[in-house]
Amino acid sequence: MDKIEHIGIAVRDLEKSNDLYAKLLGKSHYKMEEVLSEGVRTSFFEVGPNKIELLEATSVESPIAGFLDKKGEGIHHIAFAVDDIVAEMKRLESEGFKLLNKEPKLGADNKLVAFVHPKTAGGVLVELCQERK
Ligand SMILES: CC[C@@H](C(=O)O)C(=O)SCCNC(=O)CCNC(=O)[C@H](O)C(C)(C)COP(=O)(O)OP(=O)(O)OC[C@H]1O[C@@H](n2cnc3c(N)ncnc32)[C@H](O)[C@@H]1OP(=O)(O)O
Ligand SMILES: [Co+2]
Repeated sequence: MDKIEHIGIAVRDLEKSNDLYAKLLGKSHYKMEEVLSEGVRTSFFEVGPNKIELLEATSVESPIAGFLDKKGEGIHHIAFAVDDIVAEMKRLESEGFKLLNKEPKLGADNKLVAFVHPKTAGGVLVELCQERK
């Protein structure tokens, strides 16, 4: 795995959180995007070589809605940049990690993504992210 690509943070109200994180980081978000397949609206902030991804649920079935209900707002996942997501998924599976999707899926920011179950990754939901070629 390469660098941390982004840290995903679950929020209840994206506009309010955009204002909060703009004050915290001293800069505005640079883009917003809806990802229908995940039931989320996102916004992105650049922090050096990494990003903060704010995530608001757009449906009750969204993983973010379930997380907010159980845990409230806060860090939801850590995403690592990888060069070859399929190879990395195979490697992690062979190491005993449980992948939450069989194949990479389309995420935000023109990336292919896959998730590792937090129960097999020390209580942390891990996302793999590959730039689409
Ligand atoms: C914007 C697109 C994309 C990107 O491009 O960056 C994204 O980031 S999308 C982000 C949202 N999508 C996802 O999170 C997809 C993967 N997530 C899932 O499949 C599910 O959320 C889950 C991780 C399998 C959990 O779902 P489920 O089993 O239905 O929920 P439970 O509440 O029953 O949780 C079971 C168990 O796991 C613990 N848990 C749940 N979420 C997290 C988390 N984010 N971090 C750490 N632990 C988590 C939860 O507490 C339960 O534990 P116990 O209570 O001890 O059983
Ligand atoms: Co993410």
